[in-house]
Amino acid sequence: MSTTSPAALSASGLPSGLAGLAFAKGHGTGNDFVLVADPDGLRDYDAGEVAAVCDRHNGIGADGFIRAVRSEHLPEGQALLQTNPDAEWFMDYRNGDGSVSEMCGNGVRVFVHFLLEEGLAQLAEGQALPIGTRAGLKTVTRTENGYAVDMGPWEFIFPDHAAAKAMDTVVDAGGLEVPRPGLSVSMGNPHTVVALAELSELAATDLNTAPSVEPVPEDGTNVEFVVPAEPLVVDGVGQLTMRVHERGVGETQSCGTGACAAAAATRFWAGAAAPNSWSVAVPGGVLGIRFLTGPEGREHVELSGPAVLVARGTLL
Ligand SMILES: N[C@@H](CCC[C@H](N)C(=O)O)C(=O)O
Repeated sequence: MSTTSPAALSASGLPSGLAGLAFAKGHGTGNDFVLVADPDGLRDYDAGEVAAVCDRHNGIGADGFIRAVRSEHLPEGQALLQTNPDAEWFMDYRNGDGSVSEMCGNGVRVFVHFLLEEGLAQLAEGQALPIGTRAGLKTVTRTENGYAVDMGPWEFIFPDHAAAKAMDTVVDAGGLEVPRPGLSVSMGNPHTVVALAELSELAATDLNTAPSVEPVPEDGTNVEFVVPAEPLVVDGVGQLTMRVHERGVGETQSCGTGACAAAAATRFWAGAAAPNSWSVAVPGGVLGIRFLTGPEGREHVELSGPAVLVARGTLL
């Protein structure tokens, strides 16, 4: 006999502790989020609560859940404040299944938009706001059409694979005729990128179940399938089409960190002549990627794209 009692539910069927919770719903290129403001860090949400809210049939429905909390109220935020005293706000990010993720590139743009719309921060076009995340500080600049995020440096997860130019990671998914080589890249969160030759192969790839990846990075992985355009570069900009299976979610319409990883991997494969600017078409829109030199002299990735709020509400 079980000794744990099931969570009490309200009449809505959601955990009763969530009744009355004010939320907003937003998205960045179709990657959608439920956002809640908790400036004073009064209320954390457990995995069951997050999964219930993100459930597309019985909840609000979302790929991710974002809590806006002042950095001083989280241990990870307090650590960041030591070196970045201006990072007032922290993006506490959960995947739709309730698991914690280090970072979300679409999410951080929507997060800043949410802060502005809630009156929790001010940002004129061209100005930047430092945001704390579990993958470190991300600086978000308001642009004419949305937001540009300095995502920091990217890294190979298995540097020895990359050094040998060997494709030692093998990825398989339904719909692929044979398993494919992949390259695992960290954007603070883990990604494995697979290049396909044809858009028809991309369309035929079954992402209803998680692709198998071997070796799988220690913390699991998001998986991106990309088709480089032919010609690859148009007006100095590399062109990719991408679908993604997100860790802790499933297939989503877009993934910002995934688009960064996809551009980094394709640029690595393309060699010295590859451009620094990329356009990544995802089912939910188009994201822009640039490789720039960061203030400390390392290569950084900049992600740009829109951020939209579509609704506000209260859980019953
Ligand atoms: N959609 C996000 C990434 C969200 C986290 C991811 N599922 C993970 O577990 O790492 C993005 O836009 O970057």
